Parts: sequence; C-alpha cells; structure tokens
Amino acid sequence: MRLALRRVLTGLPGTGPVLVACSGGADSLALAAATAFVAPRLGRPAGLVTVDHGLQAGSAERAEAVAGWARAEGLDPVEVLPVRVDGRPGGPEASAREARYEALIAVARRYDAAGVLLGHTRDDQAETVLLALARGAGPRGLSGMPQRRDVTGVPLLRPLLDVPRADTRAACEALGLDPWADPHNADPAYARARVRTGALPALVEALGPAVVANLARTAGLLAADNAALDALADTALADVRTEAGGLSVAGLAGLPAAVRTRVLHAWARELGATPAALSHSHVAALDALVTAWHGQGPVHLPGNHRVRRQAGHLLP
Ligand SMILES: Nc1ncnc2c1ncn2[C@@H]1O[C@H](COP(=O)(O)OP(=O)(O)OP(=O)(O)O)[C@@H](O)[C@H]1O
Repeated sequence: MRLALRRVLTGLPGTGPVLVACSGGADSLALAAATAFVAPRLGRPAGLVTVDHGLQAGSAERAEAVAGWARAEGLDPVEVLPVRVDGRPGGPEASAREARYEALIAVARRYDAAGVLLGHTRDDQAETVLLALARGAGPRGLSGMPQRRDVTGVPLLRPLLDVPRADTRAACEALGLDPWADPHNADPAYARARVRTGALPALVEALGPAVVANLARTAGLLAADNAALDALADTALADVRTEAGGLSVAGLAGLPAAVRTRVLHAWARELGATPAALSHSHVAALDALVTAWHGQGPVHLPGNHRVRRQAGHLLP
C-alpha cells in the first residue's frame, strides 16, 4: 500500500496538501495510515477529511473518532464535514455520494489541495466491471473507475486500485486499527453489496481466485482503448461540424461506428441532453438518422432537446 501510494504522490504537481477522504472503513482507514507514513517522507503535507452524512445514528461521533485518530497520527488539516443528503433528486445512495463529492471538492479547493485520495481497491474495481457488464455497458463503463479524474481542477486519486481489499484489512489489523463496518456494504438491497457477497465469490469459486485481478485488468485495458477512441471522436466531431450548428451526415457516415456513436454522444451532451438520462437507445436513434434513414421524425433527447435530419445535416 505504501508503495502504491508513493507512486501516486511522487511527481504530483503543486505544494498543497493531499487530503485522504476517509469514511472510517478499512480501505480508507488503511489508506490514511499509509499516507501519514509516506507523505512526510516525500515532503508532502497530508490531511484527512471525513464526511458525516447524518444518515445513521452515531455518525457524528464516529466522524469525530476518525478525526481524533487522524490528528494523533499527525495528519493536518483534519476536518469533519457534515452534509445534507435530503432534498436532492435520485435515491439516497446517489444523493449521499453527490453530497460527499461536493463537500470533498469544496474542502480541497479551500486548502488548494494537490489531490483528494480515495480508498477504492482492486476488489471495488472488479465489482464495478461486473456491474457494468451486467447492464450491457460499452468500453466506457467497462473501464471502471479511473486512477485519476479531475473535477473542476481538483485531482481525485485512487492509489489503491491495484491493491486487494484483503491487504487493507490486513494492514488495519497489523497496525491495530479498528475500522468501521458500514452495514450498507452487506445490505442485499444494494446491487453492489450482492455482487460483493454473492456474485463475485461465486465467480471465484467457479473460475479461481485470479478472476478479481483479471476483471480489474480488463478495466485498465479498456480504459486505454477508450481514451484513444475518445481522442479520435474529438477530432472527428470538429471535422463534421457544419456552419449552421449541425453535423454533416456524409461526414458522419464515413466514420467507423465506434467513433461515430461517440461523436453523437458528445454532441448530444453539448446540446444540453441530461448526461445521466442519455442512454444507449438515444444514441442508437441518432445513429439511425445517419445509417438507417427512411424519413423518420426527430429524435427526442432527455432534457427536452430534439435532433432532426434535414438536407444532409443533423440539426438541433
Ligand atoms: N463518509 C465519508 N467520508 C469521507 N470519505 C468517504 C466517505 N465515504 C466514502 N468515502 C471515500 O470514498 C471511497 C469509497 O467509498 P465507498 O463507500 O464506495 O467504498 P468502501 O469500499 O465502503 O470504502 P471504505 O471501506 O473506505 O468505507 C472510500 O474509500 C473513501 O475514500
């Protein structure tokens, strides 16, 4: 874990602190302990933030306990961030995640942090790939979680994506830490928990223990392919734009399907289509305006946008 962390911290630009996002669970607690060890040796200030979602009894006390431990470890700054989860659209899990990331990004900006460290492990990555496969995702979904993603200039870093979850448990034990077990992680109401406790162990039983690392490896391979296709699509989108704010059907028709559907997806987002609601079937309907044209009507995109084909152009 320390090696993995060293790799991520070495060469990280800026002089600001890295902030470990810690729930008190085994993964992020072990990450915080490793950070408290590695960061000072690299001359990098390191702090910890823990979000209190206020959803479970005793959550404020637990957050304070994590913060107290972090201060004793020498992490600085250390903050407890209370957030409001209700009043947001979507389910409670999605709302909690959204509130959590907002709070993490805001505190990172306040400290001019060099990055926020998240505790996702190789097992989390394998679960993500399996969930993506089950819903028929393309390469983007099968790429899983990235090692690094920048949100409004704040790098979100996942140093443990190649580290097995068993190692974070073992690290906590070796260091005498007492991680918090989130009951949601084993609650069969959540698909991820069912994958964690049922589907993935069944695959390991049937195919052998390497399956977890292999699923995570697939994510890495596809992430590289996906990035290359995205770059091709960026260039292609610029090439097929027309002066009227549309796209050239002839230009689109000359593109390989993998690039064309990415161009259409990117363009739909540009037009304002709601990203979360923009599905495979919307992009397929846009694609049909190019490749299966029979005079069909406009395609309706989520967010109340329309795209029609007229005189050799796709037009908003
Ligand atoms: N309440 C929280 N406060 C701060 N960071 C959090 C919080 N909850 C989750 N995170 C961050 O997001 C990562 C992923 O959380 P998630 O709950 O999806 O996974 P997990 O496998 O249960 O992780 P953990 O064992 O660390 O709780 C955590 O490792 C941690 O870095």
